[in-house]
Amino acid sequence: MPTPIIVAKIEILKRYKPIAPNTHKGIQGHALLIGGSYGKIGAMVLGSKAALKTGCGLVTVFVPKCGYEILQTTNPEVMVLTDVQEKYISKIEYDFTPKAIGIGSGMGQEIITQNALHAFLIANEIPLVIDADALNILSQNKGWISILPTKTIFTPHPKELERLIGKWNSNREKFEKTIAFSKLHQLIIVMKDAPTFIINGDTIYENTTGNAALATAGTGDVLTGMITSLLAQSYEPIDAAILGVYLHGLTADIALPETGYQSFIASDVISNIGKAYLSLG
Ligand SMILES: NC(=O)C1=CN([C@@H]2O[C@H](COP(=O)(O)OP(=O)(O)OC[C@H]3O[C@@H](n4cnc5c(N)ncnc54)[C@H](OP(=O)(O)O)[C@@H]3O)[C@@H](O)[C@H]2O)[C@@H](O)CC1
Ligand SMILES: Nc1ncnc2c1ncn2[C@@H]1O[C@H](COP(=O)(O)OP(=O)(O)O)[C@@H](O)[C@H]1O
Ligand SMILES: [Mg+2]
Repeated sequence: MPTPIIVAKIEILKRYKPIAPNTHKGIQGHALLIGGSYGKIGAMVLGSKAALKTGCGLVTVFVPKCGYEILQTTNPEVMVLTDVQEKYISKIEYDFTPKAIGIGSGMGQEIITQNALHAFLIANEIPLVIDADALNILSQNKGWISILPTKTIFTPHPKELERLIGKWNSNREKFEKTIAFSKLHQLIIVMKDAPTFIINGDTIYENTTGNAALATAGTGDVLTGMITSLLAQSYEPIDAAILGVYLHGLTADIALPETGYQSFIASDVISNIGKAYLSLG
């Protein structure tokens, strides 16, 4: 197994691009987040707010109709497009060209949603982050993985990873299988765990930020918004994954003295992204 590259501040500063004084929201990039279903619109509320707070200029969400008022009320900075269906996504349509797309958080796995994902993947050429139910749907339809743009970023937690690559009998086998999967499909795999590893073919990165405060609902949905935002800001996919995971963990390290482990929630990741950036200098 290759020795992991340790991702500490020095590795991040090689990749981090400070904001140009004369930038504008168009230059900062437009992220599209697709997902949500009845009862899980919160995943999109969290992801879209995280995307804005990570610095892209514009964020649009595509959600089932039941998400419209929720998003417009909770996140007035976010633009909202809705599916024709009330409770789940059935046909993904939008009339602009986003710089990056994140798909899957809270999306559910209805058959009609699976078909909508397939049609979307066939038509799409824009850099992608794939999370949660979009990963689960791909696990059940492995042939669709070959349609993805190269360097698409997958963000599985351990169970989602197992659904994709099958069971492993040792830590070593987990890495071997994930590396083989990454190479076969030319994907970047964010192996979310404690700590999180990022696999890019034979190269393994080990993140150094984060703590058990992150073991709470919605922190993965937030991470998807953050990485999609960085992709929309023209970071290379591997840099978006590395920087996104680092900043996400850093928010929990910064917040811990005030929140403790138990009271930290996904919204606290979002409210500490600013301090995480400031700590980069
Ligand atoms: N507010 C909202 O709208 C929210 C919406 N959400 C949305 O809900 C959808 C379902 O997502 P999900 O991850 O809860 O379900 P699923 O894929 O079945 O995984 C659970 C299984 O995985 C395992 N497991 C997980 N982590 C592990 C770890 N670190 N290490 C080891 N095992 C781990 C866990 O194990 P066990 O509990 O058995 O120990 C269990 O078996 C998805 O669309 C998501 O975006 C959520 O984000 C919540 C907030
Ligand atoms: N004990 C822990 N230490 C560090 N990070 C953790 C810990 N538990 C969870 N995390 C992080 O929290 C996030 C959880 O993601 P996920 O399971 O997809 O949550 P959700 O789907 O509820 O949003 C991942 O980034 C994971 O690495
Ligand atoms: Mg998740």
